[in-house]
Amino acid sequence: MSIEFEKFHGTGNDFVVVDADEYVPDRGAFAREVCDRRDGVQMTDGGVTAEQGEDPPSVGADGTLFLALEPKFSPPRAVMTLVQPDGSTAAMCGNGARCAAKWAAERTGADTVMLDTQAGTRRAEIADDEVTIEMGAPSFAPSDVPLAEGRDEPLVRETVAGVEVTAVNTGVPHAVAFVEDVDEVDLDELAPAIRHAEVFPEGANVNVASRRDDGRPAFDQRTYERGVEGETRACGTGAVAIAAVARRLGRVETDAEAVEVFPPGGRLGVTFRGGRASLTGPVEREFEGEIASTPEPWRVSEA
Ligand SMILES: N[C@H](CCC[C@H](N)C(=O)O)C(=O)O
Repeated sequence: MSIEFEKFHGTGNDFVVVDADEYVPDRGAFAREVCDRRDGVQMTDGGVTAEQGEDPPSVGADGTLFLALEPKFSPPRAVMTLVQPDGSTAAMCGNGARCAAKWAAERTGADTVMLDTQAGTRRAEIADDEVTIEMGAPSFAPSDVPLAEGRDEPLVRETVAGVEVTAVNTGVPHAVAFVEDVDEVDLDELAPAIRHAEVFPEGANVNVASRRDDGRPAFDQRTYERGVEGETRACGTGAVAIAAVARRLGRVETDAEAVEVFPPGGRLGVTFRGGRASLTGPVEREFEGEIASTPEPWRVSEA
C-alpha cells in the first residue's frame, strides 16, 4: 500500500502534506523517513511536477502536515497536525498553516479556510500565491511560553547560555536575540544550548534578528527549530516572535502595525491588530507523488 502526498513550501519552509484519509500506520516514523534531507521525499518518488520554482525541488522536508478536511462547512475547515522530522508533534506552525490553507483552498475552491491547530482555530485567507493567517496574541506569560516552574516573571532581555534573549509564545515557544548582523552568527553553535536550557521545559525555537536600515520596521531573521534540530529557510511563528519582541523592547514603535521579516527564504509580513498578529507570505506547491507505506507501530504486546 502506498501513501499519496503533495509537497509545498512557504518562503522555503517546506512540508510534505498528506490527507488524513490516507492510512499512515505510524506518523512519527513516516515523518522521520520522508523528511530526511539525504533520502527523504523527492520528485522521483513517482513525482509529478506541479509548478517548478527557480530552485530545484529539495530532498526531504522541515515537517509533515496531516490534514483532515471538513469541506461541508463554509468556510471549509481542516484539522492540522504537524509531525516534525524527529517524530515530535508541534502545536502550531505559521508557514505550515499557510501551506495547509493553500492545500485546502485548492481542494475546495474557497478563498477562506479555518484551520484547527493545537494552538487554536486560525482563519486563513488565500489570494493567488499569497496566504495570510491569523496567529493569535503573542504571550510573554511564564506559564504560556512555558518557562521553568516557579518563574513568575516573563523572560525579557535575560542571558541564557551566554546570549541575551527574550521569550515569547506565538503558538510554540520562541527565544529571540537581537544581533548586529544575522549572517555573522554561527547558529548551529549558538542555538542548541538555548534550545535545551532548563528555563524552557518544553524547549524553544531560537531566533536571531537584526534590524534592516531602510527606515521601515524590518528585520533579517534566522531560526534554529526545535523538532528539526537545525536551521530552516524560514519560520512563521519565529517571524511573529521577532516582531512581537521588537515591539515589546521598543526596537520598533510599540504600536507598530506592520513589521517585515526577511528569513533566508524570502519575505514575511507581520501585522498587529488589537494585540493579535497575522502573518502573510507566498506559498508554492512543488510536486506530488506516492511513497511506500512505513511500518506499523509497535504493538502493546511486543512492548
Ligand atoms: N516552522 C514553523 C514552526 C514549527 C514549530 C516547531 N519547530 C516547534 O515549535 O517545535 C513555523 O513556520 O512557524
